[in-house]
Amino acid sequence: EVDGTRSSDLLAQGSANATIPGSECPPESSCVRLLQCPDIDRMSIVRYLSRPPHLRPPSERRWENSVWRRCTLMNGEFTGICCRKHPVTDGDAKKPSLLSETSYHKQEQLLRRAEKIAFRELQKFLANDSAEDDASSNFHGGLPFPDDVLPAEMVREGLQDVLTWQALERISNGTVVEHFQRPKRCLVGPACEKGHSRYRRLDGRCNNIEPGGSLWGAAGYPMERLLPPAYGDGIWAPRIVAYSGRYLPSARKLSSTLFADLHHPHASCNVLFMQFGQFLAHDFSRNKVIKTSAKCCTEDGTSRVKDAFPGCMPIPVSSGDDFYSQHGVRCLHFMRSAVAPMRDCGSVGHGRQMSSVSHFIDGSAIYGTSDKQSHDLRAHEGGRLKSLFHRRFHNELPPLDRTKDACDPAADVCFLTGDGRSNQLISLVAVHTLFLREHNRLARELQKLNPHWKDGTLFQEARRIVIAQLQHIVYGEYLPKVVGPQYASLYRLHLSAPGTYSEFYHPHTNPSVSSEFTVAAFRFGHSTVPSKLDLKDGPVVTWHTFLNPTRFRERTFYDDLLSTLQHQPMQSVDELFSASITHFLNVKPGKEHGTDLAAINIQRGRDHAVRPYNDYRRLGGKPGAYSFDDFAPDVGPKLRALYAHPDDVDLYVGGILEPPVEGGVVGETFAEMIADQFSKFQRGDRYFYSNGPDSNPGHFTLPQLKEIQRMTMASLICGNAGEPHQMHVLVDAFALPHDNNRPIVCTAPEIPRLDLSWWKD
Ligand code: HEM
Ligand SMILES: [Ca+2]
Repeated sequence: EVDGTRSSDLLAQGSANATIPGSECPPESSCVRLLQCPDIDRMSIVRYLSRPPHLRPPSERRWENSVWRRCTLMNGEFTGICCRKHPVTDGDAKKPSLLSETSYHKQEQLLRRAEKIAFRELQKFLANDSAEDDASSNFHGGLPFPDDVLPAEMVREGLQDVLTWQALERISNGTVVEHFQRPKRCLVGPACEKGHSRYRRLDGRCNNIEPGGSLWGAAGYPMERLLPPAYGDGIWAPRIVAYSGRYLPSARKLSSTLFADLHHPHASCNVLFMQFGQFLAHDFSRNKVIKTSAKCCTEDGTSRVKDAFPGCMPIPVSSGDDFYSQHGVRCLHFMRSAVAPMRDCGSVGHGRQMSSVSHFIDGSAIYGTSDKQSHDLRAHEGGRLKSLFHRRFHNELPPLDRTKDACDPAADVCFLTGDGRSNQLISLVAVHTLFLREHNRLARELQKLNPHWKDGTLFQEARRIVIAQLQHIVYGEYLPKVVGPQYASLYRLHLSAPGTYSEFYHPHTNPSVSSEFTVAAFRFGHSTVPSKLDLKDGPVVTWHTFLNPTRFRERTFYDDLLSTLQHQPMQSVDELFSASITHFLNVKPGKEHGTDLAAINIQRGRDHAVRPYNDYRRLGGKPGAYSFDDFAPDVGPKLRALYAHPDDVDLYVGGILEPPVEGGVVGETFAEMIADQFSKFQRGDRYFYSNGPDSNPGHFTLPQLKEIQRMTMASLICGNAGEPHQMHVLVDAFALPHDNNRPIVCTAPEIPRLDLSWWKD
């Protein structure tokens, strides 16, 4: 192993000699972090940085100042790169065409042959496919949830495309794939009305109306990449081989060796912070898997199914496993994420996973992502959403979901919301209930003020205010606690001043989530899940509440739970994970074990061919680990025993093991990736609540905006409490109580309330 001097890396944080004096950015470019420059070959920089400084090729050293012109951010504390403000549009097929080497006719022939091979491969599996309804069942495969948005044909087409690509590579001995263009199947976005729609669409389309941008961030649109994927075959084979050529360690082996279940409460954040994070995660991302009902492991879990469905990638469990061995389990189910059909001309020939919910922070977990879903959720009266309403209890809850297997068979009730995952955890149902109540509360108030408004207007106006409050809470209260003040300023994740419009919108910013962000960085939350919820009448083991929200029928349960969530500390982000999620995730009826979410996260990273941890450290301008000694002293030796080389460490593993940044809960690599993504959610959203009339066709008036900017999580909780005279709230609702954050009664004047009179026509 080579010992590099870590501090002298290019783009290193805080390094005094990182900038050449007088080298600030040329006109038409601005200084940004490397992750935010779409126009540059980030991978070549990362590759260069992966060599210790004295081994970097001199021929490439000249790039350091010409191609990658460095600049400083935050008074020299961080280094950035000069990036063109208006990037040259990508995908303009500047790649060399195959036509120069092979005739067009030959190219067509090869393609047709490859398509046939792929089709046969696929048929083989479809023939074995049971007629079982795929849109059901949390329990057959154990995971994940039914999905209603992306049609099965699209998934099949995506699968067929990658299989074709793989066949093409085989029959042309790998010479073709990189340059192959298939223009006849370009994915064409819908024509969007130029800027006139006052309300955002449910599916997220037409948020961007620039040419080629109408599908950015839309449900079903492929995820972006911070770095190119590390597919085993460059196309879709998962990343399973280590730097040394040997297999990477099993994801379960990593989870069981590195992660333990110990109590490590966070010093300042409460469980509501954890719970809000999951709710938010479900708003912006949902990995569509290829098939929900297929089985990858035998029923008894002792082995993998032979000739299983092509997306099966079960996780091997060793016979000496410290938990699963006692149940004889040697195989944990895992189905790969679906990939988008390759109709996107700009896309290269490799799998791109898709999100089946809109990527924007737009309340899609409340309202659904399709017209059909939203239609089913709406009351079609007074702009309200359907609900269960107990007048005596003053207890409004989401409507019941009667779909078979939507919850645990033991559950007496199960709720229907805009997102199929809402019954996962009892406290997640609470956050859904909160937003449902807020929507209906607003719709009722607006109706009183404007009796002439019809159902549709009331619905859309209430929705617009709910989304605005959600975004305001995310950027004002939640995110700064996740990434800490330094990364929040580095990525300019600020709010606009009260009563003033922001002009965050930047039409060249693609708001879509990246694979790396959804499969690794934002799953930091899994480490924050507590083993028990300290309910008023005694603690309950977390996994006992999975897919079973029955207790919501109790009169004061909702109020009591919200109080618990605020007073109980969440767990810290570290190598500790509750057994509720590493042993008992989605226990099937009659079984004494579930599955391991930490292992799934690692496996999901390999399924998406996310690159190893070190590459993302370098992308974030931090030195990579050249040796296992560069990791913390307690984890270095363990990692050495598991991985052959520091460049093999999975992103999720490396990221979760980093100590938290100052004032935040995650380590620097995840902080950088999360800050980057939320900056894109903000800059790439034309409808961002504080954007003014210059960009936002659904902007608020200045007095309305000022009202929304006063709102807090505490306001929402109090505005929707069952018993506001008895309910107490913390003004800083995501923080534990302390001297300056004492519980106060909801009716107290300190709790801001939304003055809707500004919405009177
Ligand atoms: C008890 C609490 C939780 C449970 C049981 C849970 C469970 C799950 C499951 C089963 C998946 C799908 C895994 C896969 O197949 O790849 C998932 C995905 C995810 N979770 Fe959690 N989760 C919890 C809390 C959280 C929290 C607190 C956060 C963030 C703060 C979070 C963020 C995510 C993200 C970003 C994904 C990826 C979503 C996607 O794109 O599909 N989760 N979680
Ligand atoms: Ca969304």
